[in-house]
Amino acid sequence: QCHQGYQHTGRTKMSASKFDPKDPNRLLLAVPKKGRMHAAIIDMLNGSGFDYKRPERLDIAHCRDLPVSIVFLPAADIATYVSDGNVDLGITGEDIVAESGANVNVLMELGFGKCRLSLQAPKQANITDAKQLAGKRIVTSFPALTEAFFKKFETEETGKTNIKCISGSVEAACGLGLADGIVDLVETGTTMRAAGLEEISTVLNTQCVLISNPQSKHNELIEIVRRRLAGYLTASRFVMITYNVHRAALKEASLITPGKRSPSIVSLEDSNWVAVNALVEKKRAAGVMDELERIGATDILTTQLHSSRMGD
Ligand SMILES: Nc1ncnc2c1ncn2[C@@H]1O[C@H](COP(=O)(O)OP(=O)(O)OP(=O)(O)O)[C@@H](O)[C@H]1O
Ligand SMILES: O=P(O)(O)OC[C@H]1O[C@H](OP(=O)(O)OP(=O)(O)O)[C@H](O)[C@@H]1O
Repeated sequence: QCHQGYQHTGRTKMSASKFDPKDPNRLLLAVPKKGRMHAAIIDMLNGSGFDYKRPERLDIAHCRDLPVSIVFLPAADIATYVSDGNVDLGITGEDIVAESGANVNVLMELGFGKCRLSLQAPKQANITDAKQLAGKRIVTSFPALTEAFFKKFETEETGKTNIKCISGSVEAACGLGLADGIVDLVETGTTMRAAGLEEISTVLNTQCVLISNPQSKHNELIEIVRRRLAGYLTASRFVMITYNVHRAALKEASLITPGKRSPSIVSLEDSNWVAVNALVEKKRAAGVMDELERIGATDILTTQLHSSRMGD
């Protein structure tokens, strides 16, 4: 792993910006340059309105609307870059933060990149408890977390667990006779099952997080970035529902769509009717529409939100 400071070249050609790309005081935000989290993070940055263009083959892009530069780095190194102060902010997995032991502030869970780090063993070994693997051979890409996990099960009798670190294809280790168990990430479980393994215990649940260097001098900008991302994430979780309802059913309607704080109610020409606007969680929207129809609401529409600022 490379832990050296990031050299800000400022050589990138960009279109007009009110912020100087050569300014060494720009906030640096590190994001994975490829891999599983990359696409979701890029969608989030674009959806949050970060105005940047990554020049082909360059690993830095300067935002035009904020004194922020986005640095594209391997996901596994981001926590260390942030804790060492080479960059101010980073987006990576909680598993990577925990494994690196990095001293960073976790500012926000991002709700994607969800999976779990699990202890797995061959199905035919019939292992039912993690204790049974203490002192045995474990292969993983997460040696620090694995060591901490097994510490609590080790006794004089079991001795120290033999933990071997490899960088990929961990699931093949038991089949090759190299391990009695593995500690690896599981999302759908497809890889685990295909390798004839079963889950014995969860070591850590993980998702993408926004992290910051506790000593960064960019506190105000960090808060601007955090709020932009939070606004986008909230907007992508909710839809705006709009409908007309008879005043007699308004109380019931307000219980169905209480909104985040309260629904907005607008009078209509026909004084017996009102128009209602409220935020509804996307995953509940269809059910809410059914309920509103049932109480006689009409003209029920949902509208997608692009971004938001709603407070915490
Ligand atoms: N199903 C998954 N399997 C592995 N990692 C996942 C999964 N879902 C989310 N992640 C997150 O992605 C991180 C791995 O990303 P990373 O970019 O290092 O590797 P990758 O996606 O396997 O890509 P590559 O192997 O090409 O580098 C994990 O540490 C975890 O936080
Ligand atoms: O539960 P699933 O949905 O099958 O996903 C989990 C698998 O994905 C990752 O491997 P990846 O494909 O990134 O390759 P790697 O073995 O090189 O890390 C991880 O290490 C698991 O093996």
